[in-house]
Amino acid sequence: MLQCNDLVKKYMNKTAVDGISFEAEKGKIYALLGPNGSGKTTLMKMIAGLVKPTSGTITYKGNPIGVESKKRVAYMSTEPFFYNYMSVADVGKYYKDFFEDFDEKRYEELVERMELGMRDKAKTLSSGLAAKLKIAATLARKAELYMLDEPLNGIDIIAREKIITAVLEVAREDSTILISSHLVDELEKIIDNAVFIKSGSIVLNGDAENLRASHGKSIVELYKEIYA
Ligand SMILES: Nc1ncnc2c1ncn2[C@@H]1O[C@H](COP(=O)(O)OP(=O)(O)OP(=O)(O)O)[C@@H](O)[C@H]1O
Repeated sequence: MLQCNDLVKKYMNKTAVDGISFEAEKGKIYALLGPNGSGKTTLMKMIAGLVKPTSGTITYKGNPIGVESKKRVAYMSTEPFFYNYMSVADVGKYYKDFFEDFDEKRYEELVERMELGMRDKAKTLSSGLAAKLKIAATLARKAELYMLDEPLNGIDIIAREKIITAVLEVAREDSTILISSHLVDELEKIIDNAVFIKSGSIVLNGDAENLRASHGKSIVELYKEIYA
């Protein structure tokens, strides 16, 4: 479904992504794991078509990423992407205008589940609630590929469970999900594949179950070993 070949991204003299090749299959959940600055966000932004690779190729369903793939890929960045004056309802309208695959009904359900109010103003939301709003808007799209950059950051444990449940529901619809996070223990339960990134390169990548069996360690233990 998604294929990245020898991707490189250089910013001036900094190499953020250094030769990443990676494939994602339909219906699976992938964790992009790595410490701060390892290149996870840059990789996602290149797949989303927001950052141009210095070299290498990305294909989505056999075609280079572009207008068509952008319609099918829902990317949630770490940066806030709503205007302060917007209410939660306005965010839904804004998304509906932008994305053909935005499902209003699903947005309403997610908003309720995330304990947000349609009339709440974006600027009055706590950072945790604002993070939940981003999740609701992103998952309300009926996309084929979701890329969630640090969706659990700054969110309390109860809300994290809610987000994880919502992600699993989306995954059940045969969507592909890429999640970057430092909160490996939270992700361990739900991921199919783990991709460990270090200094812009993949150092370990595989089916989570196979990795656990072949290394005799949990994904959390592998994370500690790789990045210690
Ligand atoms: N626009 C930019 N200009 C210059 N350097 C950048 C830019 N964006 C990212 N970098 C650098 O590229 C490297 C990879 O950054 P990136 O944000 O992709 O990492 P990350 O794994 O997502 O980190 P984090 O977990 O902190 O979000 C870092 O050293 C970062 O400083």
